[in-house]
Amino acid sequence: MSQNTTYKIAAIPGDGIGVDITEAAIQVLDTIASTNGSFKFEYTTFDWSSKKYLERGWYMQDDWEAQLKKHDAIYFGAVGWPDVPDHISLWQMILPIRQRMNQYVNVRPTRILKGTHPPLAQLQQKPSDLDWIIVRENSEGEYAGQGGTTHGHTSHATATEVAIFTHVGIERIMRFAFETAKSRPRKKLTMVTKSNAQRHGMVLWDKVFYEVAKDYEGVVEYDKMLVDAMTVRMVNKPESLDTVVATNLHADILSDLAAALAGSIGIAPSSNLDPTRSCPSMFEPIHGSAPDIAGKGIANPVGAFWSAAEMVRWLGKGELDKVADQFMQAIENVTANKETRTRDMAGSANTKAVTEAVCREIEKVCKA
Ligand SMILES: NC(=O)c1ccc[n+]([C@@H]2O[C@H](COP(=O)([O-])OP(=O)(O)OC[C@H]3O[C@@H](n4cnc5c(N)ncnc54)[C@H](O)[C@@H]3O)[C@@H](O)[C@H]2O)c1
Ligand SMILES: O=C(O)C[C@@H](O)C(=O)O
Ligand SMILES: [K+]
Ligand SMILES: [Mn+2]
Repeated sequence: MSQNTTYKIAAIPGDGIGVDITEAAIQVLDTIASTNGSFKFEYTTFDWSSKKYLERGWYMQDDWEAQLKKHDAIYFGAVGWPDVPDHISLWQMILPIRQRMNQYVNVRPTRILKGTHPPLAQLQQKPSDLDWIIVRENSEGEYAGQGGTTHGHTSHATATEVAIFTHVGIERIMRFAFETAKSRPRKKLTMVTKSNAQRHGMVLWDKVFYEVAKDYEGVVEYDKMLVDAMTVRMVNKPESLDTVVATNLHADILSDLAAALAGSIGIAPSSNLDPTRSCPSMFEPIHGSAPDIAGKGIANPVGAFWSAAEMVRWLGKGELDKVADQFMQAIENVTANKETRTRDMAGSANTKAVTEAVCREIEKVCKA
């Protein structure tokens, strides 16, 4: 990496606490860049939101793809607001971005950060028992968008929601998951399915998994779980899991459960990746716009910061791993201290105080 590399970031704060946490993420990203000195960020902020949609009738301009492609990465807050049906907001912003930017992988790590209080006694005793990466299929499956409604206004209303599974789509996510498992110390992958009740798409899902597994025989240990039993295993035997691969919907649900087991939905990060790097990848906390706490300045920015750290790692292509690790260290130094935790983590600090504490820690950690 040359000195003074500039990374162009498309910032999309969106709705509710998405706005607060994006602002906080930009503040810490700028702090890490100026402290390090070898790179900087240049942002284009897009005012795409539900509020603007109600005023203008659109979420994103017609040329949104071209606009986003001018950037090295996308930083996203959250979309969705009670005034707009959730399927409209999701399908006019986040889902088209994931699909059209070829972000077919969504990586959702979970571990118990220092000082946090997981609800399970086992994890309170031994936090290291939960250290997972959920690899979410991010382009098809239950989120393919196929289906329709007829006779909508009658008692004969009929609606279909068709899940689409393609060999190509399954194979690429399975390969990514095996590579992720292989890169981790335990080299262990659990595939989640529902091929007992769903006898077509999920059966293909399993078949392709076992085909890809042949290339990792003796390298990655792997097993299969039905999704219902998986929820039980996550709670009762968290230490038995490491890397997990699941469909778009299953992984959406399991990652919220994982976040809760790790102490709060406000901590959990995600990376929507185009592994081919032909389009910008997108980084966002897994939580939504949280209308119940929006505008109060109390949202936990930790999931947003962790996502930002993963963005630094991705942009650096191996050359900023140390910086991303320092960023994570700074975040954990802050979660370790009750004074600088938000309410969802049994503290009383607000978003601003946590953000400033992380900036101070970044300066300390990077200069140490
Ligand atoms: N990727 C996204 O943009 C995304 C993700 C999830 C939900 N949504 C949308 O967000 C809206 C609200 O959805 P929801 O209520 O189901 O989920 P949510 O994640 O917004 O909120 C669920 C609960 O968790 C709390 N919470 C979430 N993030 C928090 C944080 N950072 N700090 C402290 N508390 C936090 C909220 O206050 C709420 O009680 C809906 O419109 C939904 O469609 C968008
Ligand atoms: O269903 C989705 O993908 C939206 C949201 O719940 C998420 O997890 O990003
Ligand atoms: K989000
Ligand atoms: Mn979700």
